[in-house]
Amino acid sequence: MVAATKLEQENHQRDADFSKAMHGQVNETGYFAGFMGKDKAASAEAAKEYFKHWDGFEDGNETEEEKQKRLAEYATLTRHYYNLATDLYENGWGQSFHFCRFYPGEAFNQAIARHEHFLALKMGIKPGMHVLDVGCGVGGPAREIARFSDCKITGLNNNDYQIARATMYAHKAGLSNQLRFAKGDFMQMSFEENSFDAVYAIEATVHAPSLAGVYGQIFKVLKPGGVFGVYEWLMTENYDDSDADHRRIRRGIELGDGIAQMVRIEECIKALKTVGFEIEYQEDLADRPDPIPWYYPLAGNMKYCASLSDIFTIGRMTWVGRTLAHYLVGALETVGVAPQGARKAADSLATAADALVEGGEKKLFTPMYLAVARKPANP
Ligand SMILES: CC(C)=CCC[C@@H](C)[C@H]1CC[C@H]2C3=C(CC[C@]12C)[C@@]1(C)CC[C@H](O)C[C@@H]1CC3
Repeated sequence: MVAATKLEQENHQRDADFSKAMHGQVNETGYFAGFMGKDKAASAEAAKEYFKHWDGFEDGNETEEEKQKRLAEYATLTRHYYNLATDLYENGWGQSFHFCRFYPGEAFNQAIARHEHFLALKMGIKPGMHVLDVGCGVGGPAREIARFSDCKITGLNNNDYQIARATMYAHKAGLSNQLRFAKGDFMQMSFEENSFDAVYAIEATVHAPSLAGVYGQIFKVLKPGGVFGVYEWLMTENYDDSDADHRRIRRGIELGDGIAQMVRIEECIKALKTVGFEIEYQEDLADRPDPIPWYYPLAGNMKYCASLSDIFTIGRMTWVGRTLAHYLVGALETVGVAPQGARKAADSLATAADALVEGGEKKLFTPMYLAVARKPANP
Protein backbone atom coordinates (compact mmCIF):
# COMPACT_ATOMS: atom_id res chain seq x y z
CA MET A 1 0.00 0.00 0.00
CA VAL A 2 1.64 3.28 -1.03
CA ALA A 3 0.81 6.50 0.78
CA ALA A 4 -0.67 9.32 -1.29
CA THR A 5 1.85 11.80 0.18
CA LYS A 6 5.01 12.23 -1.90
CA LEU A 7 7.88 11.17 0.37
CA GLU A 8 11.16 13.00 0.88
CA GLN A 9 14.23 11.37 -0.64
CA GLU A 10 16.26 9.75 2.17
CA ASN A 11 19.79 11.06 2.69
CA HIS A 12 21.54 9.13 5.44
CA GLN A 13 24.91 10.84 5.01
CA ARG A 14 23.36 14.32 5.39
CA ASP A 15 21.49 13.24 8.53
CA ALA A 16 24.56 11.57 10.06
CA ASP A 17 26.65 14.70 9.42
CA PHE A 18 24.00 16.95 10.95
CA SER A 19 23.64 14.72 13.99
CA LYS A 20 27.39 14.66 14.57
CA ALA A 21 27.55 18.45 14.22
CA MET A 22 24.67 19.06 16.62
CA HIS A 23 25.19 16.37 19.27
CA GLY A 24 28.90 15.60 18.96
CA GLN A 25 30.13 12.46 20.66
CA VAL A 26 27.41 10.39 22.38
CA ASN A 27 28.15 10.37 26.09
CA GLU A 28 27.07 7.93 28.76
CA THR A 29 26.83 10.45 31.53
CA GLY A 30 23.27 11.42 30.82
CA TYR A 31 21.20 14.36 29.97
CA PHE A 32 22.83 17.39 31.49
CA ALA A 33 26.23 17.02 29.84
CA GLY A 34 24.57 16.03 26.56
CA PHE A 35 22.12 18.91 26.66
CA MET A 36 24.82 21.51 27.33
CA GLY A 37 27.29 20.27 24.77
CA LYS A 38 25.18 20.95 21.66
CA ASP A 39 26.47 22.93 18.72
CA LYS A 40 24.65 26.27 18.75
CA ALA A 41 24.27 26.82 15.01
CA ALA A 42 23.02 23.26 14.43
CA SER A 43 20.58 23.53 17.33
CA ALA A 44 19.23 26.80 15.94
CA GLU A 45 18.84 25.14 12.54
CA ALA A 46 16.93 22.18 14.05
CA ALA A 47 14.61 24.60 15.88
CA LYS A 48 14.06 26.70 12.73
CA GLU A 49 13.30 23.62 10.61
CA TYR A 50 10.88 22.27 13.20
CA PHE A 51 8.98 25.40 14.16
CA LYS A 52 8.57 26.74 10.62
CA HIS A 53 5.76 24.19 10.27
CA TRP A 54 3.86 25.49 13.27
CA ASP A 55 4.51 29.19 13.84
CA GLY A 56 1.28 31.02 13.02
CA PHE A 57 -0.82 27.86 12.99
CA GLU A 58 -1.09 27.32 16.75
CA ASP A 59 -4.89 27.42 16.68
CA GLY A 60 -5.08 24.56 14.18
CA ASN A 61 -6.27 26.77 11.33
CA GLU A 62 -4.12 26.52 8.23
CA THR A 63 -4.43 26.20 4.51
CA GLU A 64 -4.57 22.81 2.85
CA GLU A 65 -1.29 23.70 1.13
CA GLU A 66 0.52 24.24 4.46
CA LYS A 67 -0.84 20.99 5.81
CA GLN A 68 0.31 19.08 2.73
CA LYS A 69 3.78 20.64 3.01
CA ARG A 70 4.03 19.47 6.62
CA LEU A 71 2.91 15.97 5.67
CA ALA A 72 5.37 15.79 2.78
CA GLU A 73 8.21 16.92 5.06
CA TYR A 74 7.18 14.78 8.01
CA ALA A 75 10.52 12.89 8.07
CA THR A 76 12.59 16.05 8.50
CA LEU A 77 10.06 17.48 10.94
CA THR A 78 10.16 14.34 13.12
CA ARG A 79 13.94 14.02 12.93
CA HIS A 80 14.42 17.61 14.11
CA TYR A 81 11.74 17.25 16.76
CA TYR A 82 13.78 14.44 18.31
CA ASN A 83 17.05 16.34 17.80
CA LEU A 84 15.50 18.94 20.10
CA ALA A 85 13.50 16.74 22.47
CA THR A 86 15.53 13.57 23.10
CA ASP A 87 17.64 14.92 25.99
CA LEU A 88 14.60 16.56 27.59
CA TYR A 89 12.68 13.27 27.30
CA GLU A 90 15.49 11.19 28.74
CA ASN A 91 15.99 13.54 31.64
CA GLY A 92 12.35 14.18 32.35
CA TRP A 93 10.84 10.77 31.61
CA GLY A 94 13.36 7.98 31.12
CA GLN A 95 14.48 5.80 28.24
CA SER A 96 11.06 4.49 27.21
CA PHE A 97 9.32 7.27 25.34
CA HIS A 98 5.72 6.30 25.95
CA PHE A 99 2.82 6.53 28.39
CA CYS A 100 1.33 3.65 30.37
CA ARG A 101 -1.42 2.75 32.82
CA PHE A 102 -0.62 3.01 36.53
CA TYR A 103 -1.72 0.84 39.42
CA PRO A 104 -1.94 2.49 42.86
CA GLY A 105 1.41 2.21 44.62
CA GLU A 106 3.25 1.08 41.50
CA ALA A 107 6.61 2.69 40.78
CA PHE A 108 6.82 4.69 37.55
CA ASN A 109 9.48 2.52 35.87
CA GLN A 110 7.63 -0.64 36.84
CA ALA A 111 4.42 0.63 35.24
CA ILE A 112 6.31 1.61 32.07
CA ALA A 113 7.91 -1.87 31.86
CA ARG A 114 4.55 -3.58 32.52
CA HIS A 115 3.02 -1.71 29.57
CA GLU A 116 5.80 -3.11 27.36
CA HIS A 117 5.37 -6.65 28.75
CA PHE A 118 1.62 -6.42 28.14
CA LEU A 119 2.15 -5.69 24.46
CA ALA A 120 4.66 -8.55 24.10
CA LEU A 121 2.21 -10.88 25.85
CA LYS A 122 -0.79 -9.83 23.75
CA MET A 123 1.26 -10.32 20.59
CA GLY A 124 2.61 -13.68 21.72
CA ILE A 125 6.28 -12.83 21.15
CA LYS A 126 8.25 -16.05 21.73
CA PRO A 127 11.94 -16.81 22.44
CA GLY A 128 14.09 -16.68 19.32
CA MET A 129 11.61 -14.68 17.25
CA HIS A 130 13.04 -11.91 15.08
CA VAL A 131 11.08 -8.79 15.91
CA LEU A 132 11.06 -5.29 14.42
CA ASP A 133 10.55 -2.25 16.69
CA VAL A 134 9.27 0.58 14.48
CA GLY A 135 10.37 3.97 15.84
CA CYS A 136 12.47 2.55 18.66
CA GLY A 137 13.57 5.79 20.35
CA VAL A 138 16.65 5.24 22.50
CA GLY A 139 15.74 1.56 22.83
CA GLY A 140 14.11 1.40 26.30
CA PRO A 141 11.19 -0.84 25.19
CA ALA A 142 13.45 -2.98 22.96
CA ARG A 143 15.78 -3.76 25.86
CA GLU A 144 12.85 -4.62 28.12
CA ILE A 145 11.03 -6.79 25.57
CA ALA A 146 14.26 -8.56 24.51
CA ARG A 147 14.81 -9.55 28.14
CA PHE A 148 11.15 -10.35 28.81
CA SER A 149 10.58 -12.47 25.70
CA ASP A 150 14.10 -13.70 24.91
CA CYS A 151 13.71 -12.53 21.34
CA LYS A 152 15.98 -10.69 18.91
CA ILE A 153 14.94 -7.13 18.06
CA THR A 154 15.87 -4.75 15.27
CA GLY A 155 15.04 -1.15 16.11
CA LEU A 156 14.22 1.16 13.22
CA ASN A 157 14.73 4.87 13.71
CA ASN A 158 14.99 8.02 11.61
CA ASN A 159 17.13 9.92 14.13
CA ASP A 160 20.88 9.22 14.25
CA TYR A 161 21.32 10.62 17.76
CA GLN A 162 18.70 8.23 19.15
CA ILE A 163 20.26 5.30 17.29
CA ALA A 164 23.67 6.14 18.77
CA ARG A 165 22.17 6.30 22.26
CA ALA A 166 20.16 3.08 21.78
CA THR A 167 23.30 1.27 20.60
CA MET A 168 25.29 2.59 23.55
CA TYR A 169 22.61 1.50 26.07
CA ALA A 170 22.26 -1.97 24.50
CA HIS A 171 26.01 -2.45 24.79
CA LYS A 172 25.99 -1.24 28.40
CA ALA A 173 23.14 -3.66 29.21
CA GLY A 174 25.02 -6.60 27.65
CA LEU A 175 22.29 -7.01 25.03
CA SER A 176 24.27 -6.34 21.86
CA ASN A 177 23.73 -9.95 20.76
CA GLN A 178 19.93 -9.53 20.91
CA LEU A 179 19.53 -5.96 19.69
CA ARG A 180 20.56 -4.01 16.63
CA PHE A 181 19.48 -0.60 15.42
CA ALA A 182 18.99 0.58 11.86
CA LYS A 183 18.58 4.04 10.41
CA GLY A 184 15.63 4.52 8.09
CA ASP A 185 12.28 6.05 7.23
CA PHE A 186 9.41 3.79 8.28
CA MET A 187 7.43 4.94 5.24
CA GLN A 188 10.05 3.45 2.90
CA MET A 189 11.56 0.44 4.65
CA SER A 190 14.50 -1.27 3.01
CA PHE A 191 14.30 -4.54 4.97
CA GLU A 192 13.74 -7.70 2.98
CA GLU A 193 10.06 -8.51 2.42
CA ASN A 194 8.53 -11.25 4.63
CA SER A 195 11.51 -11.17 6.98
CA PHE A 196 10.19 -10.53 10.53
CA ASP A 197 8.17 -12.88 12.76
CA ALA A 198 6.62 -9.94 14.57
CA VAL A 199 6.57 -6.15 14.42
CA TYR A 200 5.59 -3.71 17.14
CA ALA A 201 5.31 0.07 17.31
CA ILE A 202 4.94 1.91 20.61
CA GLU A 203 3.58 5.44 20.24
CA ALA A 204 5.66 5.99 17.10
CA THR A 205 3.60 5.47 13.95
CA VAL A 206 1.59 8.60 14.84
CA HIS A 207 4.52 10.49 13.28
CA ALA A 208 3.65 9.02 9.86
CA PRO A 209 1.92 11.20 7.27
CA SER A 210 -0.45 8.30 6.61
CA LEU A 211 -1.23 5.30 8.81
CA ALA A 212 -2.05 3.17 5.78
CA GLY A 213 1.41 4.10 4.43
CA VAL A 214 3.36 2.93 7.47
CA TYR A 215 1.11 -0.07 8.18
CA GLY A 216 1.57 -1.10 4.55
CA GLN A 217 5.34 -1.11 5.03
CA ILE A 218 4.97 -3.19 8.21
CA PHE A 219 2.72 -5.65 6.38
CA LYS A 220 5.34 -5.95 3.65
CA VAL A 221 8.26 -6.86 5.95
CA LEU A 222 6.23 -9.25 8.15
CA LYS A 223 6.35 -12.96 7.36
CA PRO A 224 2.98 -14.43 6.30
CA GLY A 225 1.23 -15.39 9.55
CA GLY A 226 3.30 -12.79 11.43
CA VAL A 227 1.85 -10.49 14.07
CA PHE A 228 1.81 -6.70 14.43
CA GLY A 229 1.10 -4.98 17.74
CA VAL A 230 0.71 -1.26 18.20
CA TYR A 231 0.00 1.34 20.88
CA GLU A 232 -1.36 4.12 18.68
CA TRP A 233 -1.91 7.82 19.43
CA LEU A 234 -5.39 8.71 18.17
CA MET A 235 -8.25 11.15 18.55
CA THR A 236 -11.29 9.29 19.90
CA GLU A 237 -14.84 9.17 18.58
CA ASN A 238 -15.61 12.15 20.90
CA TYR A 239 -13.32 14.39 18.86
CA ASP A 240 -15.24 16.82 16.66
CA ASP A 241 -13.13 18.58 14.04
CA SER A 242 -15.70 21.35 13.67
CA ASP A 243 -15.22 22.29 17.35
CA ALA A 244 -12.51 24.98 17.65
CA ASP A 245 -11.65 23.88 21.19
CA HIS A 246 -11.14 20.28 20.10
CA ARG A 247 -8.97 21.48 17.20
CA ARG A 248 -6.87 23.58 19.60
CA ILE A 249 -6.24 20.52 21.79
CA ARG A 250 -5.31 18.36 18.81
CA ARG A 251 -2.98 21.06 17.49
CA GLY A 252 -1.31 21.42 20.90
CA ILE A 253 -0.55 17.70 20.88
CA GLU A 254 0.67 17.75 17.28
CA LEU A 255 2.87 20.84 17.68
CA GLY A 256 4.39 19.81 21.00
CA ASP A 257 4.98 16.19 20.02
CA GLY A 258 6.31 16.38 16.45
CA ILE A 259 3.21 14.99 14.77
CA ALA A 260 2.37 16.16 11.26
CA GLN A 261 -1.25 15.05 11.53
CA MET A 262 -3.19 12.96 14.01
CA VAL A 263 -6.30 11.01 13.02
CA ARG A 264 -9.24 9.27 14.69
CA ILE A 265 -9.55 5.67 15.91
CA GLU A 266 -11.77 4.66 12.99
CA GLU A 267 -9.09 5.74 10.50
CA CYS A 268 -6.51 3.56 12.24
CA ILE A 269 -8.75 0.51 12.09
CA LYS A 270 -9.60 1.21 8.47
CA ALA A 271 -5.90 1.59 7.60
CA LEU A 272 -5.02 -1.76 9.22
CA LYS A 273 -7.75 -3.53 7.26
CA THR A 274 -7.01 -1.70 4.01
CA VAL A 275 -3.41 -2.93 3.89
CA GLY A 276 -4.55 -6.52 4.52
CA PHE A 277 -4.27 -7.12 8.28
CA GLU A 278 -6.75 -9.26 10.19
CA ILE A 279 -7.42 -7.56 13.52
CA GLU A 280 -7.28 -9.99 16.46
CA TYR A 281 -7.57 -7.57 19.35
CA GLN A 282 -8.41 -3.90 19.77
CA GLU A 283 -8.95 -1.85 22.90
CA ASP A 284 -8.49 1.71 24.06
CA LEU A 285 -6.54 1.08 27.28
CA ALA A 286 -7.11 4.72 28.27
CA ASP A 287 -10.78 3.84 28.60
CA ARG A 288 -10.26 1.45 31.51
CA PRO A 289 -11.59 2.81 34.81
CA ASP A 290 -8.16 3.43 36.34
CA PRO A 291 -8.03 5.44 39.58
CA ILE A 292 -4.75 6.99 38.45
CA PRO A 293 -5.01 8.32 34.87
CA TRP A 294 -2.24 7.77 32.30
CA TYR A 295 -1.57 11.52 32.15
CA TYR A 296 -1.01 12.02 35.91
CA PRO A 297 2.77 12.73 35.59
CA LEU A 298 1.96 15.70 33.32
CA ALA A 299 -1.06 17.08 35.16
CA GLY A 300 0.81 18.96 37.92
CA ASN A 301 -1.91 17.96 40.36
CA MET A 302 -0.69 17.04 43.82
CA LYS A 303 -3.79 14.91 44.46
CA TYR A 304 -2.02 12.14 42.49
CA CYS A 305 1.05 12.28 44.74
CA ALA A 306 1.58 8.73 46.08
CA SER A 307 5.34 8.50 46.67
CA LEU A 308 8.40 10.60 47.41
CA SER A 309 9.51 10.64 43.77
CA ASP A 310 6.03 11.88 42.77
CA ILE A 311 6.77 15.14 44.57
CA PHE A 312 9.34 15.93 41.88
CA THR A 313 7.43 14.30 38.98
CA ILE A 314 4.27 16.26 39.73
CA GLY A 315 5.92 19.34 41.21
CA ARG A 316 7.82 20.23 38.05
CA MET A 317 4.54 20.33 36.10
CA THR A 318 2.82 22.70 38.53
CA TRP A 319 2.64 26.38 37.64
CA VAL A 320 5.63 27.13 39.89
CA GLY A 321 7.69 24.26 38.45
CA ARG A 322 7.01 25.29 34.87
CA THR A 323 7.71 28.96 35.46
CA LEU A 324 11.03 28.09 37.06
CA ALA A 325 11.93 25.76 34.17
CA HIS A 326 10.95 28.39 31.60
CA TYR A 327 13.17 31.10 33.12
CA LEU A 328 16.03 28.76 33.95
CA VAL A 329 16.25 27.31 30.41
CA GLY A 330 15.83 30.84 28.98
CA ALA A 331 18.67 32.18 31.13
CA LEU A 332 20.95 29.27 30.20
CA GLU A 333 20.16 29.86 26.53
CA THR A 334 20.87 33.59 26.83
CA VAL A 335 24.30 33.05 28.37
CA GLY A 336 25.05 30.46 25.70
CA VAL A 337 25.16 27.40 27.98
CA ALA A 338 21.93 25.77 26.76
CA PRO A 339 21.50 25.29 23.00
CA GLN A 340 19.71 27.83 20.82
CA GLY A 341 16.00 27.11 20.69
CA ALA A 342 16.10 25.24 24.03
CA ARG A 343 13.51 27.50 25.65
CA LYS A 344 11.18 27.30 22.67
CA ALA A 345 11.52 23.51 22.65
CA ALA A 346 10.89 23.30 26.42
CA ASP A 347 7.89 25.65 26.12
CA SER A 348 6.40 23.60 23.30
CA LEU A 349 6.76 20.47 25.46
CA ALA A 350 4.82 22.30 28.16
CA THR A 351 2.13 23.12 25.57
CA ALA A 352 2.11 19.44 24.62
CA ALA A 353 1.72 18.43 28.25
CA ASP A 354 -1.29 20.73 28.72
CA ALA A 355 -2.95 19.53 25.53
CA LEU A 356 -2.28 15.86 26.36
CA VAL A 357 -3.82 16.27 29.82
CA GLU A 358 -6.82 18.18 28.45
CA GLY A 359 -7.27 15.65 25.66
CA GLY A 360 -7.07 12.83 28.23
CA GLU A 361 -9.45 14.43 30.72
CA LYS A 362 -12.03 15.18 28.04
CA LYS A 363 -11.54 11.73 26.49
CA LEU A 364 -10.80 13.28 23.10
CA PHE A 365 -7.41 11.60 22.78
CA THR A 366 -5.71 8.30 23.61
CA PRO A 367 -2.00 7.46 23.52
CA MET A 368 -2.68 3.75 24.06
CA TYR A 369 -5.07 2.40 21.50
CA LEU A 370 -3.94 -1.21 21.43
CA ALA A 371 -4.36 -3.18 18.24
CA VAL A 372 -2.98 -6.65 17.54
CA ALA A 373 -3.27 -7.66 13.90
CA ARG A 374 -2.07 -10.58 11.82
CA LYS A 375 -0.77 -10.87 8.27
CA PRO A 376 -2.74 -13.78 6.82
CA ALA A 377 -0.73 -16.97 6.20
CA ASN A 378 -1.71 -16.70 2.52
CA PRO A 379 -1.94 -12.94 1.97
C1 LIG B 1 5.76 12.08 20.96
C2 LIG B 1 5.32 10.71 21.13
C3 LIG B 1 4.56 10.13 20.00
C4 LIG B 1 5.56 9.98 22.24
C5 LIG B 1 6.24 10.44 23.46
C6 LIG B 1 5.33 10.36 24.68
C7 LIG B 1 5.93 10.91 25.99
C8 LIG B 1 7.14 10.09 26.41
C9 LIG B 1 6.26 12.42 25.91
C10 LIG B 1 5.04 13.25 25.50
C11 LIG B 1 5.16 14.62 26.19
C12 LIG B 1 6.52 14.59 26.83
C13 LIG B 1 6.91 15.53 27.94
C14 LIG B 1 8.00 15.21 28.74
C15 LIG B 1 8.67 13.88 28.67
C16 LIG B 1 8.23 12.99 27.52
C17 LIG B 1 6.73 13.11 27.20
C18 LIG B 1 5.88 12.71 28.40
C19 LIG B 1 8.47 16.16 29.82
C20 LIG B 1 7.93 15.63 31.14
C21 LIG B 1 10.02 16.21 29.89
C22 LIG B 1 10.51 17.21 30.92
C23 LIG B 1 9.97 18.59 30.61
O1 LIG B 1 10.40 19.48 31.60
C24 LIG B 1 8.45 18.57 30.59
C25 LIG B 1 8.00 17.60 29.50
C26 LIG B 1 6.50 17.63 29.25
C27 LIG B 1 6.16 16.81 28.03
